[in-house]
Amino acid sequence: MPPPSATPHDLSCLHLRDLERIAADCMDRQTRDYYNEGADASMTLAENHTAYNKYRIRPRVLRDVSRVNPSASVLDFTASCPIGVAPTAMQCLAHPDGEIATAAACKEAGVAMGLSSFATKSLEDVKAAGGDTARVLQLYLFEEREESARLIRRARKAGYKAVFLTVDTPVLGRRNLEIKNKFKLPPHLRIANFADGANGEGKEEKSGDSEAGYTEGEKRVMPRGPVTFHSHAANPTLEWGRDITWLKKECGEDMKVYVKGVATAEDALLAIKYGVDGIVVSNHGGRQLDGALATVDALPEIVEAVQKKIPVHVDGGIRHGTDVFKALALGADFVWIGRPVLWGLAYKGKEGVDLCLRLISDEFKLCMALAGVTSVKDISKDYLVKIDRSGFVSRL
Ligand SMILES: Cc1cc2nc3c(=O)[nH]c(=O)nc-3n(C[C@H](O)[C@H](O)[C@H](O)COP(=O)(O)O)c2cc1C
Ligand SMILES: CCCCCCC(=O)C(=O)O
Repeated sequence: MPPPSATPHDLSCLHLRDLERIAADCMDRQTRDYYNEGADASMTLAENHTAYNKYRIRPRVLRDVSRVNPSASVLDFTASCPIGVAPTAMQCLAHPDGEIATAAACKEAGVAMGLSSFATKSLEDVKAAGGDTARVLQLYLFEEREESARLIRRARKAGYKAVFLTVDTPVLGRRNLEIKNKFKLPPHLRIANFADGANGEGKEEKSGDSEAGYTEGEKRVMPRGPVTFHSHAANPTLEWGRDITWLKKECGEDMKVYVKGVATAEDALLAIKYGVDGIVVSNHGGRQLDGALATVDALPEIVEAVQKKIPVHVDGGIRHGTDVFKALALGADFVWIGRPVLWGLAYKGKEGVDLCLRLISDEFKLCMALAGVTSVKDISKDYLVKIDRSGFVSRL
């Protein structure tokens, strides 16, 4: 791989913050608010990003960085960089091509993609567009267990390699703008991987329509509209023993089971005890429990508890290649980004996602070179210091 260039290509958009600003003008208010807001006072949303400022990089010099290799292994796949696209719901709100555009951009960039249960494109079509990079189906485990089982069967058949069970949504967080805007999925869109509810609002599916994915006669239980799907997804009954055991059995040998939304060492240890294959340290991008610890602050205790027994991923507030470097230096094996991809999609569909992925992966490569690291596996806490409120700098 040639040395990274310090000069990105689209001069109107040199940073993900530019992309955020440009994208804001490309979305209607309902979509912008739904994508960008956090829960309650958005304290955790803000801290997810600002917490990275507590860390600074200790660059090493004279190390021949003429060849930097940013590739990383994730879920038995060699990705072009240790940055994946986190599952985010309803991408067709941003652009008509929605998750298909995201998947196509991921395929081109060699970047792993997670698909939300609440995607607006079928998981089969997304897999076809994303190829090997479309590896993860995010799952909400519904009280109607057969509905989840059906989704898992489809994902296995389509070739997804992992399920990320979201565990930070036993109930829905309070999103004030969603409430204020009376957020609704517009009538031309549908939550594609569930057939429309018995309310009959959905389009009729032709037999063989890959968006359907259902056999004749299967019951349709996914209602339309955010209130109904939110309440459908929030499952307060979930618990470690019964539900993880059930999920592992459904996923069988073909698909790994990760839990997404772990924020403490105690739960990381339970994840290991119940045999999950990996965890994603996440607070749902600050959209659930406001006042929860920023994910980069939760990461060290989890890394310490896990002792490399299973992979530890992290998401939340990652907006620059240096954030990626810091998360890896703190012990994360892989990171995921959520909103920036939605901004790219809103800006220019696939091209916008291309831009988003290029910006952050170029920044990461540049950071590796300037820090004196040529391989992702060599990034360690030796490359970081922490600065406390009074400006005191300490080694980790
Ligand atoms: C608009 C939006 C929709 C989301 N939808 C889902 C979802 O369907 N399932 C899920 O597990 N997480 C969902 N998330 C959370 C993301 O997977 C991820 O944890 C979060 O966006 C990471 O934070 P970031 O946006 O600051 O990068 C969503 C986040 C956003 C912003
Ligand atoms: C019970 C949570 C449902 C949320 C669905 C989409 C999502 O994860 C998000 O908006 O955030």
